[in-house]
Amino acid sequence: MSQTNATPIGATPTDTAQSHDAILEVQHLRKVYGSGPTAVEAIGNLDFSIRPGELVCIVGPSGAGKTTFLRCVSGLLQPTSGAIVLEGKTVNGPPEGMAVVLQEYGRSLFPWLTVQQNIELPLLEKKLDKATRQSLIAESLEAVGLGGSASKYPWQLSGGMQQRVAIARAIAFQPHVLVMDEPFAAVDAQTRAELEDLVRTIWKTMGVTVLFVTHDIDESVYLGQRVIVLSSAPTMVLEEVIIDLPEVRDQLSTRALPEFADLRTQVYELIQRAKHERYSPTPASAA
Ligand SMILES: Nc1ncnc2c1ncn2[C@@H]1O[C@H](COP(=O)(O)OP(=O)(O)OP(=O)(O)O)[C@@H](O)[C@H]1O
Repeated sequence: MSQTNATPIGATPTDTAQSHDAILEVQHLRKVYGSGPTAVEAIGNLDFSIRPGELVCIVGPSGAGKTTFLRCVSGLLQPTSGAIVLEGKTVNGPPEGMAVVLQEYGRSLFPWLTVQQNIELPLLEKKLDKATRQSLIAESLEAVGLGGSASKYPWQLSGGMQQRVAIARAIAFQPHVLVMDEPFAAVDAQTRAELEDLVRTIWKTMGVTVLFVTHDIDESVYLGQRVIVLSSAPTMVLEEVIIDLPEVRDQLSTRALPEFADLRTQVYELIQRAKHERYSPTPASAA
């Protein structure tokens, strides 16, 4: 186990990113649901940042507050205190420079629209001309390996293909930050491996910043440049692990590396610690 990869937040490259060239800053984020004695403090104090072009994975125990955090990041939920800052602007609603891919592709694609129409929908809001929209749709479908599926309906496609459409829709939007919320939790293992490789390919070819939330420890190590491990709710950053695996990754050879096993063990142990350790957050009623 390589302990040198585990670096408590506050004394890491993240610190530099926060003060210099962060694209996404999570600044002392706190979220309390409700008030009084029944209040639930989901996020205690989240504080980290992401540099442009990074691929960062977030893992944490069940109920850690990942969904709450992503709802704040995507502007769907107002934090109790603290802020999300994207490209220097505080997020107060769905930000222009961000696209989100959710786990439930079945609910995120409109079944009465074709693949092409599903991808086009967010582009209409951007007021792009038809030729630009058509070329973005064609390029994004090619990028996810669905070049011939533009006129199909989502229900004519497998689950993995539907998730590819959701990814195509996200990248056609040309986001600066791509947020993925457990996007492969509902697909089979083989499809999941293919989609993981697709994410890395898109990340490398498009240069987009990716924030990838997952329950899957192996997935976080395989995909990320660093893995941020969250504590149990009320969430804070427990630790972050730098993934210093070779840039070119392969499902067989990368996962067979001893370094991969070390990193997986390290993240696993952190999550076990997160489940069993108690933190002393601010009382929710003080919100
Ligand atoms: N709308 C809400 N009202 C009150 N409490 C909530 C609400 N949404 C979430 N919570 C609570 O906030 C905490 C964090 O929940 P959240 O769903 O964000 O965690 P999660 O990490 O996404 O969970 P999982 O890994 O199981 O999907 C939990 O204690 C949950 O019960």
